[in-house]
Amino acid sequence: MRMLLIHADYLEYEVRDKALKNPEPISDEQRKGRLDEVLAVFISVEKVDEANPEEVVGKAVAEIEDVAKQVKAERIFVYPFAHLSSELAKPDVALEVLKKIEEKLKEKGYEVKRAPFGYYKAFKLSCKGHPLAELSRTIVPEEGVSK
Ligand SMILES: Nc1ncnc2c1ncn2[C@@H]1O[C@H](CO)[C@@H](NC(=O)[C@@H](N)CO)[C@H]1O
Repeated sequence: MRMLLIHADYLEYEVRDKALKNPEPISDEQRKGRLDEVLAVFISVEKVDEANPEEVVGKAVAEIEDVAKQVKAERIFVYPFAHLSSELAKPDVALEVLKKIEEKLKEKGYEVKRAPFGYYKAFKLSCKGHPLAELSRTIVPEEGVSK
């Protein structure tokens, strides 16, 4: 899994066209979204993650929480982003992983939004520009560790 983490004044998106034949079903309300004072996390779920999705969810949540604490962000935007890797996981696995990350971050008390999966989206992002405002993380399941 590849993550790009941007500490931002805001992130807003608007759904445009389908980018998959069967994108995630969404309500009219989900066609637009915005969070202010947010840690935006752009995530590419990778093929290697299919070996142990639960493990990479746990590691991703730990990394995201670590950065959120460092930048003192209480809001997190989980953003599916297929452009950080050339070895993408299948969409059904990727969506489940992203939903689990959203769920676990909410359980930890963060205000979380997740951008819709399987669409082209217009977005605006205002990066804060401080030294920890732009970070990336790579997460892989342990080699050969049986579940
Ligand atoms: N392995 C994966 N990891 C993360 N996102 C993934 C994915 N496989 C499919 N998607 C979603 O489907 C759209 C088309 O690839 C993706 N759309 C995007 O990445 C938008 N920024 C438009 O390009 C994304 O919503």
